[in-house]
Amino acid sequence: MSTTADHSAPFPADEPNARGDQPVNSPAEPSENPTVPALPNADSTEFVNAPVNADDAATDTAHTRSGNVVPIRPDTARHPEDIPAQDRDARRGDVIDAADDEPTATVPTALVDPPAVKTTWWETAGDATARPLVAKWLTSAEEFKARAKFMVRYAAHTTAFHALRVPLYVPTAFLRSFGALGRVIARVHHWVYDRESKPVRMAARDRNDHDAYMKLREARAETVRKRMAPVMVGLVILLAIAYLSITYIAPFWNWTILVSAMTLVGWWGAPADKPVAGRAVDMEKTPKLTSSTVEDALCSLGIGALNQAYSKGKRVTFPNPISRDGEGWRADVDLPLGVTAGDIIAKRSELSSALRRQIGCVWPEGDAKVHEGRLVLWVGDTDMSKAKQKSWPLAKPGATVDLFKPQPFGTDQRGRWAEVTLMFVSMIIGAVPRMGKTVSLRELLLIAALDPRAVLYAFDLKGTGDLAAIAPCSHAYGVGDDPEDVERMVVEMRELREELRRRTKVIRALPESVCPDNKVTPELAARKDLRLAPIVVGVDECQVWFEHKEHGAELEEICTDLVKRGPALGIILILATQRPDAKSLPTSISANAILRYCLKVQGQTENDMVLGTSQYKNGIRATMFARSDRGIGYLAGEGDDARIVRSVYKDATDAKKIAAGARARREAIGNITGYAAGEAVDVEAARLDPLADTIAVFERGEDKLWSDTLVGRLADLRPAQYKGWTAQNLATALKPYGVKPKQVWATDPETGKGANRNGYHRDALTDAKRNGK
Ligand SMILES: Nc1ncnc2c1ncn2[C@@H]1O[C@H](COP(=O)(O)OP(=O)(O)OP(=O)(O)O)[C@@H](O)[C@H]1O
Repeated sequence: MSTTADHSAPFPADEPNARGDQPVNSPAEPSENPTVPALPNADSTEFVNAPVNADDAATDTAHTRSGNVVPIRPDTARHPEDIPAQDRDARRGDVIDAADDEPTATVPTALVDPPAVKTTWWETAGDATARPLVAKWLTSAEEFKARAKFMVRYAAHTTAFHALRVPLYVPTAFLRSFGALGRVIARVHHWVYDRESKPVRMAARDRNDHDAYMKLREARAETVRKRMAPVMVGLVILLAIAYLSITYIAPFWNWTILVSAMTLVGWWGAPADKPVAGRAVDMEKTPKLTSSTVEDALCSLGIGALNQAYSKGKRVTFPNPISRDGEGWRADVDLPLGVTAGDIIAKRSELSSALRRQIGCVWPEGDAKVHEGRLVLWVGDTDMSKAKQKSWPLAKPGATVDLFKPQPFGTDQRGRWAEVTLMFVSMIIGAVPRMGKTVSLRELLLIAALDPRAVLYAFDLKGTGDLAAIAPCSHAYGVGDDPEDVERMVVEMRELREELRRRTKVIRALPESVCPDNKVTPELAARKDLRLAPIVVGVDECQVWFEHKEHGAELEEICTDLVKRGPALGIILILATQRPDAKSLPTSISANAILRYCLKVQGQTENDMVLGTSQYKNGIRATMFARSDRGIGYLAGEGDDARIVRSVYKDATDAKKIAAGARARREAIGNITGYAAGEAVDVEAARLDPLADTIAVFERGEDKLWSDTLVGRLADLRPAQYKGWTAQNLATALKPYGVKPKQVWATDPETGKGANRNGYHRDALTDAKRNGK
């Protein structure tokens, strides 16, 4: 078969066809060439089963129409009808006459779409997700308790409110009963005398329609007769009751009954807009979230791909019904093709405006586990940052913590507790300034302080004393970024590294039956002889450390070691920074952190730096938080998915109270050490380098010296530090470097006699220095 391109028909190249495809002949239109047969149906297996040819790309030919070159890409078409007619013919091996009469190659092409296979009911049902049998709040003890508590509080308040007003309600209702009674009598009167039909009768009279008028009168007289009977019976019964009451019941009870009856009439008969009892609670019901509200809101965001899809009739779909979820509504939305959840998340404030809710109520999230276009929109009844948070269980007097178990850290949008397990993790907290990093870090240190075994290191490099509340429980506490402050912290961190090394040896030495996983267990932490209690190190504004000219590299090295090896050995490092970039938070540290808490950040880089690689792409975007979302961030690393969590805000006063309780419990078990016990860090001693100094006092040509000679020379070198040192002091000072005194032959300068005494070989000392022991 062959088809000839139409040279005569004017067909501008840039005019799209109905589907917006390139301007080509509509496949539905019959070709002008009578030899062209009707096109096969889109579902035809003739296309589907066409042979695959490696030269398919050759069909991507440009055909000239009216002087314009029209690019055609049949190889990218998804459906047969998307392919221009001439290409379909080409696929079947037909020759297309090019506009310039050049011969066109016959190029058979295969379609890529598989044949449409109808899924069976069974397959569809097999893929279905079962909806919960019972409502979520019935299966969650926490939610059930919250609802039950609310109901009890509501009932108690309502009862008290109305009980207080009873003395007002009774006379009001009684007085209003006369009006109510009058209204009842008027209604009965209207009913009995058929007032309803009066306009019709009057109209018949005005029209002088005698027949109709007379018929209507008769009908009305009949109705009145019928209706009068029960009323009369009722009246007689009422009179009989009144008579019997007056005759047989004491006047007091008669009056009581009458007043009560009148009060009830007044109560029930009060106009709807003016009830006797006022409202006990004012409930502002937030409007329901409906599919049309969501659709309208999404379409108003100005997202090109979304609006384009709508203009083509492709809309968002809702895979699950919009339902109540906690204190808000949840809508699962499948966005049109090409639109990602991230596009919506980036426009959270516009979305909140479109939904007519406060920004703190609107929480769009992605669900990358389904696909990039799945949006989970949760719209709360109240602003998360302003909603009253449940009281923190750990703030209760007497609360204790086991760091091996999950502890409440914050609440999610639905008001449920989000927990963190601090044992075996290291953590980073990042955000722009004033978003709640320090408050969160202080909370985590409070949690650690409430475990009486835990040893705390709290370093506040901002220098404002935000962590002062923790100091009474801290083994090490540092505040400020002055050189001497940082130097003291370095000494303490070196000490910690030594502790890390000691712990590795302890764990290594333990038999498999006691320590099968080569990590600290609750049983091992409880053993005093092993000294493996959890150590929690909190550093606020850690960038000050890592950017420090003198000590930055060393601190980075220690922290990297702690982040990598610390968790298994019971050392937990928590770093908070307001500048999460590679310089402020080295990648060797950030990449190895397990728990991550990211409050508002400015961009994708900071987001992924704190939350982990690709999180921004996966729709976990802390960039969406508003400035007002203080203390609200994404918590990742606890559980499978990152969650939006609002930390617990305890101001300095509350934090001090909690820490005082924690200290009392520490005192009870005798775990007050270091700073908390009033011990000072000996920075001067730490500054000493006895190895270097010992090497320095060897004179040219001397390769071995007695210890006594060495301590004498050391005292001359630094009297403040070495005066009074004995050979034993020197041996102790050099022991950590792995150098031990040996018998060396030397001559006494005073007597000139040679002898073998304890001393050191220069080579042994320089070797130890070189090996950095
Ligand atoms: N969980 C929270 N709930 C409510 N408000 C909070 C919460 N956390 C922090 N805030 C508010 O945010 C303020 C700033 O908190 P914080 O000092 O922790 O911020 P920061 O990020 O550490 O600031 P900086 O970068 O200056 O150190 C607090 O004073 C408090 O008012």
